Parts: sequence; structure tokens; C-alpha cells
Amino acid sequence: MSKIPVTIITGFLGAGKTTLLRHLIEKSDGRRIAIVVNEFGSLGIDGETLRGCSIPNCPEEDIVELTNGCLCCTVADDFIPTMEALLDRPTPPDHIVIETSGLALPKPLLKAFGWPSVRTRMTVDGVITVVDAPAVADGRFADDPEAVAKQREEDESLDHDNPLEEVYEDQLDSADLVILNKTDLLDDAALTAVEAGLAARKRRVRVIRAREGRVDPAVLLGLAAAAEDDLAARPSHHDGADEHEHDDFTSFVLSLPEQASAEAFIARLEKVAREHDVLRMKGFARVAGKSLRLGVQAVGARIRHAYEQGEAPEGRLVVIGLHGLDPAAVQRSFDAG
Ligand SMILES: Nc1nc2c(ncn2[C@@H]2O[C@H](COP(=O)(O)OP(=O)(O)OP(=O)(O)O)[C@@H](O)[C@H]2O)c(=O)[nH]1
Repeated sequence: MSKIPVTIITGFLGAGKTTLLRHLIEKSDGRRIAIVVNEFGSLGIDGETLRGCSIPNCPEEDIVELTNGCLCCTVADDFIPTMEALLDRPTPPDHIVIETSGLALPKPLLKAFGWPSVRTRMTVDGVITVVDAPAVADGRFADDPEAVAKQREEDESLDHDNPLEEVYEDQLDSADLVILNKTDLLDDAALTAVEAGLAARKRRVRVIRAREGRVDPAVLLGLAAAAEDDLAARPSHHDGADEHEHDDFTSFVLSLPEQASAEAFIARLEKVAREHDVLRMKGFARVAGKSLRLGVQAVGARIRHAYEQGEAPEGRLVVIGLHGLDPAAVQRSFDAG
């Protein structure tokens, strides 16, 4: 029996994983792809976004959501049973694509493919890491050398001062292919500089530039990496640790009353994102006089919004930031307008 190929799509919060996945489904050409989406927050916004995509060959039952925390930490409870259920379907999928949360470390997930019930029936075709090119160019994932030096004086074992960098590096170090996304937001010189940084890494993999996640499925699927057999070549900051905690990050949900105007709402969110250094916000709001809901996606203070089909009896917004981000303070700052 041939093994079902599984592609893992990873990449930091807001890099463009769901966008890439959406494009992949659109272009899948009749191939039956099952999708497993994992989110850090408790609200399944990505699943909603994909279901709301109105792509004809994207049947809802092929999108499975795992919203119960980080997939890499709930492997035994949630992930393995989900994969087994997909395999045991009367018509199993041709290919499975897993979108990890933006904070997931891919290695524990890769290890799960060594589990006996999964190992014989599935293989990891490839790990695809989506990179937010402008975020890298902004130095979002870089340590501040002065701050590290200062902290090392207090704690010699310290490796990073920037938890974002740790997640980012782990995601790159497990990759078989890197998609350098959001190329529309940088000029060629800046993109070349980001590529040079990637090329200098120990793990060398192919890097492809992309805009809005538009990459030919023939390039994404069929890498035949068998990544589960190749773990030693994929270093992680957490090698040696059985568990890892996500206590560097926090997530909560804001309830949103009906908004009087979309523009004023977005301006408020921009202010909140800047004042509190919010990493990611996504959700839906009702706007007075509009029958469609307003979908909102913020990566840092860069916000996109669009009216879209879908249920939204009440507005809700997932907010993700570094540990210490205070829900009450965010709510106050939002309310203050
Ligand atoms: N300018 C620009 N924006 C993009 C591009 N690709 C995606 N985006 C936007 O970036 C935001 C985040 O995209 P997503 O696809 O939701 O990112 P994600 O990696 O799935 O996010 P998480 O699941 O929260 O980690 C959305 O507003 C997208 O429309 C791109 O190439 N250029």
C-alpha cells in the first residue's frame, strides 16, 4: 500500500500560510486534498476563512480544525486521532496538507510521523516554510545584540532575547522549501538582502519568491522529502526537551460591538496594534447598515479588511502578542478610540 503524502505548511504568524493554502486548493485540479488547520487561539478563524472561500472543489468536510492549543503539544490527544480518522475514511484523501499555527515548532509534529499507527500509512512529503519578507527586512526576528549581551551578564545560558527569532529559526531549520512571501512590499534590493540572509543559514533549501502565496502546486506538492526519516538534519532550539511551552506568547479574544464605520474601526485597530505591539489580530465585525460581515486581518500594524459572506452574529477578534500583553489594557485602548 502506498503511503499518503502529507505536506506541512509552517511559518510565523501572518506570513501568509492560509493565503498560500487557499491558492493551492484553488489550483488543485481535482486532486482530493484534505486540510488540517491548527491555530494558537481558541477561535477557528482560518477554518472559517477557508470555508468561506467559495472554491468549488473545496468541500467543507475536508477541512479539519484543531483549535485546542498548539498542535506540536497536543500530538497524542488531537493530532494522531485526526490523522487516523482521515486515513480511515471510505475514500481517503490523495494528499493531506497541515497548516501549523504561526507559533508552532515543526519538529515535534514531524516526530509524530514516527508513531506506529501513522508511520506505515503516511509520509511527510515536505515542510514548506512561508516567510514574511517585509517582517524579516524590518528585523522582526533578529536579536538585539546589546540586549542579549546585557542579559547574558545575568544568565550565561541565555540563547535569545527575542522569542520570535527562536520560532522563526526552528521553522526555517525544518524546511524543505522556503516561500519568500509578500514580495510586493519590498524592492528588489531588500528582497535580495533577505535571500542572502536565508542563504547564509546552515540548512540550505530552495527559496522561491511569491506574492499572495501564489505558487504552482506542482512546486509545492511532490517534494518526496520523507522528512520523518531525516530529523537529525533539522535542528531545533528545543532538541533534548520533551515539552516546550508557549509562555512567551499570549492570545485572547475581544468581543466587538457593531461598528459605526469600517474606516474608524480599522483606524482604532491600527492604534491598538502600535500602542501594544500586537503581533496578530484576526476576526470579523458587524458594521452598521451592512449585511455582509467585515473580515479583518492584522499583521503587526498592517491591516487588511474586506466585506465577505458568512455568519457573524457578534464581532470577535483574536489578538496574539508577546507574554504580558494585557487583555484589559487592549480593550481599554480599543474602547478609547
Ligand atoms: N501585501 C501582501 N499581503 C499578503 C500577502 N500574502 C498574504 N498577505 C496578507 O497577510 C495577512 C496574513 O495572511 P494569512 O495567509 O492569514 O497568514 P497566516 O500565515 O495564515 O497567519 P496565521 O495563521 O495567523 O499565522 C492577510 O491579510 C493576507 O491577505 C502578500 O503577498 N502581500
